Amino acid sequence: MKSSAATDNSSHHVKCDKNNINDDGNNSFIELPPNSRPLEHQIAGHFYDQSKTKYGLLQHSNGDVLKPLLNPPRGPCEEQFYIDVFCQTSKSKYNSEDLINLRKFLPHYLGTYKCQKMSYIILENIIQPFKHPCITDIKIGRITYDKEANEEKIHRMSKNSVVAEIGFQLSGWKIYRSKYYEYHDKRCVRSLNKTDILHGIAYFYGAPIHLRLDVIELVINKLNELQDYMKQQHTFVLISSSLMVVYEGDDNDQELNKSTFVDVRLIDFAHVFPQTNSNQSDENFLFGLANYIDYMKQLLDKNYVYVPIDKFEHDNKTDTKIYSCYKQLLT
Ligand SMILES: Nc1ncnc2c1ncn2[C@@H]1O[C@H](COP(=O)(O)OP(=O)(O)OP(=O)(O)O)[C@@H](O)[C@H]1O
Ligand SMILES: O=P(O)(O)O[C@@H]1[C@H](O)[C@H](O)[C@@H](OP(=O)(O)O)[C@H](OP(=O)(O)O)[C@H]1O
Repeated sequence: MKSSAATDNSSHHVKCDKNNINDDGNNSFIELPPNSRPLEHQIAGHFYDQSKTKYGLLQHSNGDVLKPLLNPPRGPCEEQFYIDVFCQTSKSKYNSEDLINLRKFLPHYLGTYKCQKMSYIILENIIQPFKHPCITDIKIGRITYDKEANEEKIHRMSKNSVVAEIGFQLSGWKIYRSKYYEYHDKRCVRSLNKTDILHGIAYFYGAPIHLRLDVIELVINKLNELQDYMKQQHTFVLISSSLMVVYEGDDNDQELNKSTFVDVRLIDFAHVFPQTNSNQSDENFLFGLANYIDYMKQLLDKNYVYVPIDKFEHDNKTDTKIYSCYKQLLT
């Protein structure tokens, strides 16, 4: 296991004590653990000091991601799934070969870290190897609530008819554009209709300036591998998990090795459940994944023409954070 927050002097590596999970939703400032700061280039999810609980993803000074273990059953479910995949305990309810084969699609789990009242899972930071990462988060599945969700949540999570039709939702992206980073959050990208989603995806892959067909091809290859894996595993279902796609935004960099300038991983395992029918794959996930791949393939078609999206052309406020869209100038 590589060096991590769990092994330096300012922290201690302990198994999560579920009684210590803090999700009291108060408004007080949450102290950061030593040598940590809010996660750089975070796209979606709980943001430090902004989410309801005030907890959010962090990064240790060595780069590792610290993800707070929020309210049970979600936090413990995610921690247990990472332990099942990376630590191979005999107690896992899932097929061990399937778990081992899943490893290459996930950020590495580096341990659990407890600081004050909070526990964090420590994860490999998948954007760390990139100089100018372009990052997107795509939540996969038509159904993104689990069997424990109440009526209100089911209603809220079923409102988006586009998701029901295509089985995935864009949760935002950050794009490197030489002099600045452009950020569009979920409020912005989820307002796209079914046609605009195609051009939205093109926008993430560099349109209108330079549609990165090389990147698109590599991402499709990686997604095909994930699809093959998910078709043959029949032990678990992933609800509300996301794909994180990262590519190097500076394509003038001669040192870049083609095979390492793209990364695709699965993240967010707060809702993983055993597959009830042992002969079935995770159809909810596979449907969304197949559609995202199809959208990407349309971009490779020589007849594809990018149609500008007004929202992206006009909505970008310069250097203003906590906005649907902003440009962050690089100095
Ligand atoms: N291993 C990682 N390396 C780098 N960035 C990461 C990693 N894991 C998560 N992120 C960033 O953090 C964001 C949120 O991650 P994640 O979905 O796990 O959080 P969450 O708070 O559980 O989200 P949600 O509220 O949707 O359940 C991602 O969109 C991504 O930008
Ligand atoms: O992506 P979105 O649209 O922001 O939707 C949220 C996302 O699915 C979170 O994973 C979920 O938290 P949990 O994983 O903790 O269920 C949250 O549920 P919540 O509103 O009940 O917190 C949803 O609102």
